Amino acid sequence: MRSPKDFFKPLAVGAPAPRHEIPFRPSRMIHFFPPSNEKMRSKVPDIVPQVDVLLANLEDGVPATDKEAARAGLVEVAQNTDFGETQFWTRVNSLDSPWCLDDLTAAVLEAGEALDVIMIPKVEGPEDIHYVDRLLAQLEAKAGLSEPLMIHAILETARGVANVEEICLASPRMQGLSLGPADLAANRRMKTTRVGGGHPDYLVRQDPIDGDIESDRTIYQQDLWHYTIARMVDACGTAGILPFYGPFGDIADVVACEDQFRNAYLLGCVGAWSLHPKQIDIAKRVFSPSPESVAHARRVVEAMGDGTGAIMLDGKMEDDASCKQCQVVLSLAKELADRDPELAEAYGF
Ligand SMILES: CC(=O)SCCNC(=O)CCNC(=O)[C@H](O)C(C)(C)COP(=O)(O)OP(=O)(O)OC[C@H]1O[C@@H](n2cnc3c(N)ncnc32)[C@H](O)[C@@H]1OP(=O)(O)O
Ligand SMILES: CC(=O)C(=O)O
Ligand SMILES: [Mg+2]
Repeated sequence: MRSPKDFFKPLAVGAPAPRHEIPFRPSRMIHFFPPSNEKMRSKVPDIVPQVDVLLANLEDGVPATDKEAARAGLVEVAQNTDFGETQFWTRVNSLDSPWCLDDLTAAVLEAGEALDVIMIPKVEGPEDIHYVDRLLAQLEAKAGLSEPLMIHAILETARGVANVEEICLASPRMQGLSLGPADLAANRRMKTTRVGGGHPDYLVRQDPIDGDIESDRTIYQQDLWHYTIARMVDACGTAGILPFYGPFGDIADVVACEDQFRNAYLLGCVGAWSLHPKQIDIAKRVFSPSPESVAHARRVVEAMGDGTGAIMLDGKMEDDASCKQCQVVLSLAKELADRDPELAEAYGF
């Protein structure tokens, strides 16, 4: 383990100094597109203003035969797009794949000026982050970058979940984590056969009515991902980095997608992935506090004065702790409103 004194030193001569804080930028949706697909690439200028994060995906979802084309597409988009306030990320192939080294090299040397974050899939432990950390420093020095690239890891193996705290604390480059429900399900040998969301057979059933097990008992579908998301949120909070829900594969089921995203929002996630244009507005809506919750938070904070003590408001006890929750909602609302005039108006800022 590195000495805490060395933690913020660059890992290569000439590399930029690591950041001490993750800069706040709206990140309500990470919008995936396959940069090997010319039609999708041509849509980039239209999509950029609609999303908080645009991600050029090189990994799963891109056929093996298109890996080089995807890498070239990433570079083309990086070099020819005006991203404005929108972040630009890429997901490289996994560290054990034949493509990862070339992906990272091209990403930093040819797209590094435009990129904010590099997403690393199938991270198993801090050793994976240490490898990427040093390699990025060497490449940044070679490219002459003035800002360090950040790392976002996907939590999608059982070992990764077991090591989640160490992964989050492995480098000052760590920006956040996403839940990878599809690979995680496969790695854990779950029997779900879908990309995220619930499963009708994962349930609890009401007790027998009048002792009759054949009676018409209500069933309650349970959340397969609660444990992992909650653990990921705590690990990210400990390290001062950002948790995200990942993909929701049932594109047609916009209702269940919204439910899944909202559960993640309420548990502490800052955003989710959008795989299809239909999911962009869902994420924007869910991960922006509602005007009602902002109005309520403002009332509580104003009524609480210096934020200490206990008061009654509308029949409910409010105190230091509920005030802090309201401050979380208010500060997110303010940060989003600073960048979105429609939200600013809806919130009355
Ligand atoms: C488990 C994981 O790792 S998840 C991450 C990996 N998977 C991905 O990244 C998938 C990303 N999404 C996609 O590739 C596509 O959305 C698909 C393949 C799922 C569906 O694509 P299509 O069959 O074209 O969907 P559909 O016909 O509904 O698309 C409607 C329009 O939206 C466009 N579109 C679809 N997805 C996207 C996208 N992600 N970004 C931009 N535009 C898109 C289509 O090109 C189409 O445009 P058109 O009306 O001009 O023809
Ligand atoms: C997100 C992702 O990569 C997965 O679910 O496998
Ligand atoms: Mg995956």
